[in-house]
Amino acid sequence: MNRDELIEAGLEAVRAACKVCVRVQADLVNAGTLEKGDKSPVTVADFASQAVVCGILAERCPDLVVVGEEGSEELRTGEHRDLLGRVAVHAGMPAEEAIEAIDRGSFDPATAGDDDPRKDRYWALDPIDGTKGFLRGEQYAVALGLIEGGEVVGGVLGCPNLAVDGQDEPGVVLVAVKGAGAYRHPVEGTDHDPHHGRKIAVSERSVPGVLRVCESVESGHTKQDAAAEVVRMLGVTADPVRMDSQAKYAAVAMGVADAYLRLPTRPGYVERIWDHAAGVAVLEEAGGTVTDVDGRRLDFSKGRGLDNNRGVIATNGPCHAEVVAAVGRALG
Ligand SMILES: Nc1ncnc2c1ncn2[C@@H]1O[C@H](COP(=O)(O)OS(=O)(=O)O)[C@@H](OP(=O)(O)O)[C@H]1O
Ligand SMILES: [Mg+2]
Ligand SMILES: [Mg+2]
Ligand SMILES: [Mg+2]
Repeated sequence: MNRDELIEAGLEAVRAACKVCVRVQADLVNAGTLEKGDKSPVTVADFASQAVVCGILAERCPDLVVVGEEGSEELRTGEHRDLLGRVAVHAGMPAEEAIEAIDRGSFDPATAGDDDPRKDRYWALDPIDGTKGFLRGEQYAVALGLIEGGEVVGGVLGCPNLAVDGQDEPGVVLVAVKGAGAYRHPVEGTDHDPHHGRKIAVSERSVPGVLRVCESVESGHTKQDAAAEVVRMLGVTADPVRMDSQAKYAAVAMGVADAYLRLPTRPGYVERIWDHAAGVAVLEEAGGTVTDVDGRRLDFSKGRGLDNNRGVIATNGPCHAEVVAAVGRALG
């Protein structure tokens, strides 16, 4: 299968998973459990989303394996029968099938043998990125990246709660194939041709003082005080806008933000490839630039983690060098 065909399958899979997530999130709101900090409903959605994406990809492109965030270990123990049952209902498949689909996501390129052909091309999947945002009823993303020869060559980024100009209802799926641009599609829809959407592009802002910067809601995921210093150095008066998940990449890719800062909170934290692959694909094809805090390209060839990088800086491009320099000064 060529890249276009793979991304077409990916769009179908991410759309199906987004619909599952929307339903679970609506149930949470109705049940009033959102604020209780109860992680189990989120777990249901994470597992169901991974089962749906992996199930569709197994049918459409059986040769490709998936590097997914979730695994079925927890579901296979007897004490979680109830959880497994709910996952199966939401995924719309028998329990055994859901487990099998989820475990298609357990591939680890770093431990596969040198001559294992599955290492050449695989998916990176975050079935729900921004689980905390999902719990709060705010932003989250279903993120699927395509990696070939250790490089991101395409991606699908579903953001069911992201408001989009000119659209009455929130929700968008951004799609990119390397070299062919980035497009936005509605979450609903049956035409999965990646190029049939509306072309998206980053902003052209380069004057530092007017940059619109975004960052994680969770202070454990990014050094918010350092980011506040960065925007001050750039001459921006507003603090960074906080937003959960890879919806931040989407905001920069669609030109409604200019930079996304993810500054390491502690030495040694290794970013996961599924937290960035889809976002990087979409943003780069929309004209943007992504590096780590030291200005290095993200290295997706190391397995499940971005072992050679620390933090992430994603921008529209024109402001990148200036933002990287300010981050360097703020981190000391
Ligand atoms: N210490 C640390 N540093 C950086 N990143 C971390 C850290 N711990 C977790 N994670 C990952 O953050 C992912 C969520 O991304 P965001 O911070 O953008 O969203 S949110 O504010 O948590 O909603 C989140 O992805 P999900 O688990 O899919 O939600 C984690 O993989
Ligand atoms: Mg994530
Ligand atoms: Mg996740
Ligand atoms: Mg997680």
